[in-house]
Amino acid sequence: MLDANPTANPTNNSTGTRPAEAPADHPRIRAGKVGILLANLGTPDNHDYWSMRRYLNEFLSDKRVIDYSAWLWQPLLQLVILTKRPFTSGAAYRSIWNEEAGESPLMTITKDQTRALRDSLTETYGDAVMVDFCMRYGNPSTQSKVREMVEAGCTKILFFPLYPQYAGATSATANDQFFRALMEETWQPTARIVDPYFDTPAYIDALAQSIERAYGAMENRPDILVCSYHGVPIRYLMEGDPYHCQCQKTTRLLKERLGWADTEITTTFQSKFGPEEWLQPYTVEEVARLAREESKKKIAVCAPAFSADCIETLEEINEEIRESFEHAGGEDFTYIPCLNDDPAHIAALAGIIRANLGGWL
Ligand SMILES: C=CC1=C(C)c2cc3[nH]c(cc4nc(cc5[nH]c(cc1n2)c(C)c5CCC(=O)O)C(CCC(=O)O)=C4C)c(C)c3C=C
Ligand SMILES: [Fe+2]
Ligand SMILES: [Fe+2]
Repeated sequence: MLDANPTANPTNNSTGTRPAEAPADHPRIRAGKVGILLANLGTPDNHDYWSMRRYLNEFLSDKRVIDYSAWLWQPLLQLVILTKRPFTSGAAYRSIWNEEAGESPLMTITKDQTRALRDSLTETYGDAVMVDFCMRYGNPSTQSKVREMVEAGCTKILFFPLYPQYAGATSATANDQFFRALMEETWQPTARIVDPYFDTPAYIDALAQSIERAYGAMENRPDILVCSYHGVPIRYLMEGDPYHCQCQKTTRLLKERLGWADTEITTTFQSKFGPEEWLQPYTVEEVARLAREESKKKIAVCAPAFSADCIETLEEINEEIRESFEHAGGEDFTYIPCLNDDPAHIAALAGIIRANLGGWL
């Protein structure tokens, strides 16, 4: 009989036990730890052509992101898009790269968030929990991190995609990859997935506090706050993806929490890719339209769909979209950073994790 009680056995170690009466080569019985695996989108290992091409190829070959038939899409992707975009996107990454750490800001911030959550959760649960992160595309891969957790004795894994709003192109594909990783495991850990959290009061509160802080530091109050969300094709909404509704609701909850009028805040969508119509209004056009209005010369922009600053916020919003606003006659543009490792954000995420661990610890 196998002895699954790790504390009752002299051969106990941090990753598991071996029954006292079992032969020396008997597989270890796992320690019964709980793994908490944070997941974000992923980022290139470097900004050179081949690193960019590898990353974009994996990302843009994902059917959850671009759902065209592979027969039509792959020749276009391989022969046209992946010959040009690695150069343009590589240059954009170079402009925001964390040279000191040799990695992209998304990677640095995800590591910071993981450290802060590990500190918070091990304070409560000790070494009964293991906290780490993985990426959907590139490194560290979801599969490698699931493997590490299982090896370290995790019999349960809570998987947490760090996207406040659900989208097939983000949350669902992260979950798909997690389930693919579980398929590889002989002794599969029990798994839970954290829900989207756009309407969790602590998340809305953390967002509101970051905006109040930014507004408090400005000499003149902005005329309007633009909440710019990453876009998706409008067709995805028509096919049932709730992302658009969850973005609209995020802005509404934020407005209510701030106690603002409808005219002080608006929702837009950025990062359009390809010829299809995407969710609108497009941020880049909307900020130019606002700049042409006499009463909207001063704006602030925040990005509530991103749990961490990345190329889409630091380069696209703070460089391209700022330029569009200023070029159209706008006078004052403030980018309000993502929540990153802000203590209120970490406390909100830790609260969500604790609620999802119910009955496990
Ligand atoms: C082509 C289709 C794309 C869809 C649909 C899409 C949805 C989507 N993406 C995010 C979050 C992020 N996207 C990031 C980068 C990025 N996104 C696309 C394309 C689509 N995204 C591309 C091609 C890229 C790479 C950069 C570029 O070449 O423009 C990132 C940043 C990664 C980083 O390293 O900094 C994030 C985060 C969301 C939330 C979303 C839909 C809800
Ligand atoms: Fe994207
Ligand atoms: Fe972009």
